Amino acid sequence: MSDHDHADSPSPTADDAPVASLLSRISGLSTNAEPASSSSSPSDTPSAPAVRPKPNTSNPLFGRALAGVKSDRSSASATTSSAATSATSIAPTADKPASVPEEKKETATGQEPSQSQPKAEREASKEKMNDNTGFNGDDGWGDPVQNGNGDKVDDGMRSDAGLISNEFQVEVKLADLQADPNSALFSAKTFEALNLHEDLMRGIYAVGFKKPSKIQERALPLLLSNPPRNLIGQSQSGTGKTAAFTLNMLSRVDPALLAPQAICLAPSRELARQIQEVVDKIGQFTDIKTFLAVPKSWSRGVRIDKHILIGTPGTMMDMITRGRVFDPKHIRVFVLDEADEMIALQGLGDQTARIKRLLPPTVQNVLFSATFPEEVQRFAEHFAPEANQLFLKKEEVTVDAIKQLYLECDGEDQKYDALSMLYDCMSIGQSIVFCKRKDTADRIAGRLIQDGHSVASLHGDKQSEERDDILDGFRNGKTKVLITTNVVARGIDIQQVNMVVNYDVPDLGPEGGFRPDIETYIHRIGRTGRFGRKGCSVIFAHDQRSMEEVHYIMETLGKPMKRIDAKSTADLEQLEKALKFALKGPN
Ligand SMILES: Nc1ncnc2c1ncn2[C@@H]1O[C@H](COP(=O)(O)OP(=O)(O)OP(=O)(O)O)[C@@H](O)[C@H]1O
Repeated sequence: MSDHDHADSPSPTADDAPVASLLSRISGLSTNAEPASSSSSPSDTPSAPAVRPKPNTSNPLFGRALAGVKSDRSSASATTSSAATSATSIAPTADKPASVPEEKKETATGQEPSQSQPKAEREASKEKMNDNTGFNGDDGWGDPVQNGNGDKVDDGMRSDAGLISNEFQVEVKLADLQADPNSALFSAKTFEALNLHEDLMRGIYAVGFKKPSKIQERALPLLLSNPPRNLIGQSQSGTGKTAAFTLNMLSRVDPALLAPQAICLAPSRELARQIQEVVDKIGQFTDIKTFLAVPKSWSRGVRIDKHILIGTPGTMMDMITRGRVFDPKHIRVFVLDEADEMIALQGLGDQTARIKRLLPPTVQNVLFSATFPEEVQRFAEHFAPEANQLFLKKEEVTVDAIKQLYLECDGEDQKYDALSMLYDCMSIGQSIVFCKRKDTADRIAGRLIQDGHSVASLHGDKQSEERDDILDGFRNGKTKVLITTNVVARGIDIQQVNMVVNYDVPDLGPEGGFRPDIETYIHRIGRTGRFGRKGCSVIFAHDQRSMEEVHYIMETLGKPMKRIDAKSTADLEQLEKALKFALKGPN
């Protein structure tokens, strides 16, 4: 693990040897770079690698160049692991999807016949949106940016960027996006067409969802059909994967049976808490109860009879094996959120595999993430055999609404000065600053506070209750800027976050030769730009090595980043102007 300070830090055991060896084969394989020099060190400011990592752009990192559902399996092969679960064992709520909409054959591009608004109407609605702001269209960027190859390209920052300054505009923008077949939020269907139980429909209306997103529309019929089939689903950050697997768990649980029937694992305490909240909200009109399985949440001898358990793998394992506080024999659904991390990392992957072996063989395995490096995909197929698969094409992985910038500064000290200068921008809305190390997070948070700024720091060395309070304070807007490590890099959904700062370039740690960690970068920047909202990300480059790493990220993702020179007042002013445009509008 590079800097993953998870709530649980499980360790491999002898009976997991085959899994461990598989895992060690795939660890650190998320980039196809050449091995870095062995002289790399895990310091805060590592020295430049002797061999610069070379991206292999011909080899897709995030999935086969194959979007859409693999629905071409024979019906014989469909009678696999999960098929043995009889239809009658599924709760009444799960019987509802009996007439799920027929699986659609999808094209290689994953596009479907458009039922979108006519173009003219869409243009008109965009125009209306801009009219609302009275903005003249100057977003602060006058010039094109360079991509990783040094080519000049349009950064898209001066375009028809929809401004999101109030709920009405969000609604307008969302309606527009959900009608656009190229958007990850596109939907040709309605929740009503998915034949969900009426109690769940009430939950969906209560949380304010009007139409399913693309991943929900595609995954839900596959997840809900009987006999249950495994599913591996990839879609961009902030596109509604949580609701997809939540609706499946809630549909498959029998409220009358007072025993755990679904398990959902996540890599951090923070994400597990958030998922529980979503399940509770969507399931509020059902009799289904949830339990949060994180350290100290359970006691030996106190049986757990809640229907859905959401937690981190170490605790879940302890609850089953050491505490014996529930019997896993009734588990029907096993969900892994951030699945690539849950199965690929030595510690978490090991624990996850051990838990899986304790579950009935008929369990439906559901794996979701925004990233699935190719090697992890292969392991995912082993983990969830005969699964329906939804993968993104490489160029679809990042969210276009997140404008990516890099800020060039001179050395470590200037990084802090630049961050301090950015504070006004960061507090326009809310921001998350990601550091590599916990002590860096504490140090810069301390300095910013001393300099009169209001920030909080969060990482895995803090006590659980303190972690909860800090994130709650940030979630409800009490704190505007959160300085943190990778502990909240994945999954955390706070819609008001409109800026992410990568104070340090994420790296793969010693196992990965300290090469840039592309997946973590994608997840970090994905904390902004949630479900159609606009966002900005800034990554700091302060020396030759970090500069090369930033270019490597650009090349690998095929997405340009706008360069900002920390020494140039004009650049910083432009940055502020652009952020205000993108984040708030001109006022
Ligand atoms: N159908 C919908 N209509 C409107 N909003 C939705 C819908 N589905 C999900 N959302 C909202 O979108 C936001 C992002 O959803 P979610 O957290 O599930 O994203 P995700 O795909 O899991 O992202 P990540 O990869 O970062 O974990 C949430 O605030 C959620 O409430």
